[in-house]
Amino acid sequence: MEDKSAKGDALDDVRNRIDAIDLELLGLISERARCAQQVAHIKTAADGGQVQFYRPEREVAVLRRIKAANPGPLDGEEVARLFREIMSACLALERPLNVAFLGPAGTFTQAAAIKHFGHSVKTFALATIGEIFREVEAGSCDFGVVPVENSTEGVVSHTLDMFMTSPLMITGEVSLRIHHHLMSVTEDLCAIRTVYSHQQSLAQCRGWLDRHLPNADRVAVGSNAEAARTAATEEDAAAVAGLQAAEIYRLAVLAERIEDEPGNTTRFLVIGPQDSRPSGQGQDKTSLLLSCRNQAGGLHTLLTPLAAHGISMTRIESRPSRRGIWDYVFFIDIMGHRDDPKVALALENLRQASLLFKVLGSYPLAVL
Ligand SMILES: O=C(O)C(=O)C[C@]1(C(=O)O)C=C[C@@H](O)C=C1
Repeated sequence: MEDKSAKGDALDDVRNRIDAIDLELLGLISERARCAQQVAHIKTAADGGQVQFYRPEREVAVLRRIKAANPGPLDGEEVARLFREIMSACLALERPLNVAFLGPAGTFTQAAAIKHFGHSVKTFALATIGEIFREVEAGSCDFGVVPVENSTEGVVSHTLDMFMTSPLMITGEVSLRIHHHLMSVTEDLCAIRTVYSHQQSLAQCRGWLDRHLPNADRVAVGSNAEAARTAATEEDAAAVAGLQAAEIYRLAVLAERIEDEPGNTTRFLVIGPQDSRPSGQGQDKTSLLLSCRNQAGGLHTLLTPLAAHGISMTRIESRPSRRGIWDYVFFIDIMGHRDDPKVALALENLRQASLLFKVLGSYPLAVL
C-alpha cells in the first residue's frame, strides 16, 4: 500500500514537471510566432506587392540547425518533424499557403505535400498533373506538389513533359517511403474478387497479389485514393493504397506493407512561380532541361562543361521532345545552386552548347 502511494507521488512529481515544461514551451512557441509576425511586417515593408512569405532556403537552414543541435533522446528526424509543424503554423500566421496536389484526398502526393509544408497549409485535391500546373500558373494556388519518379517503376513522364511548356519552377523536392496496404470493407481476404489501385501501385505489389489473390481481377484507376473510395462501395472489392486512404474511406486494413520492394520510394517536386535562394553548405540541387544537336557525340559535348567544372550530375532522363526540331530533350539534375559561381560558369557554357536550355530551378536537398 505504502509502496503504491510512493509510486503515485513519483508519477505526480514527473507529471507536474511536464505540466510546467509545457507552459514554458507554450510561452516560447508563442514568442516565436510573434517573431514570425514581425518578419512578415519587415518583408511586407521591404518587398511591397510581391512578398515571398515562404522561404524554403530559410526553412531547411532552421531544420538543419535543429538536427545538428539535437541533444537527444528524441531522434533527429523526430525533432525536425516537430519544428516542421511549428514553422508551418508560424508561416500560416504570416500568410496561409494554398497547395495543390494530385487528388483525391488521401493520395501519397497529399502526404508528400504535408511532409514538406506541414499541416498548417491548405491543400487542394486536383484531378490531374496538368490541372496542378495550370492552377499554380494562374496564381489560384501558391504551390503544387507532383510525383516525378518512383524507385521501382521509374519516371512519371507526364510531370517531366509539363516542364517543356510551363513557366513554373522547381522550389523543392520531397521523398516519401511508399508502403502499400490492402484494404476493404470486408475483413475476409477470401471474399475479395476485385482489387483496385493505380497502375503503378498494382505493379509494385504484383508478387504479393499473385501469391495471395491470384484469382481476383486487378483494375487500374486514376489514383490509390480513388481506388479506396471505389472499394468502400463494393462488398467484394479491395484497394491497394496508403494508410491515409484507409482512414478517410473507413476501410479495414487486411494486409500491411504488401509492396514487393521494401525500399520503395517516390520522389515528388514542389512547383511554384519561382525557385529557392541558396541554402548554403553545398546542400542545393539544380534541375535543367536541355537538348543538343542531333549529331554523333552531341550529348557528350553537352555534358563536358559539367565535368570540366567538377559538378556532379545526380540524374539524367531523356524524353522525346514532341516538337519535331529536336529528337530528344534531357532532364538533368546537378549538385549546387545556379548562383554558386562554379555552377553559374558551367551553366553558361552549357547554354552555349545546347539547342534548348532551361533552368527548371535550384532548391535545397530535403531535410525530412
Ligand atoms: O524567416 C522567415 O523568413 C520567416 O518567415 C519565418 C519562418 C519561421 O517560422 O522560421 C516562417 C516561414 C518561412 O518559410 C521561413 C521561416
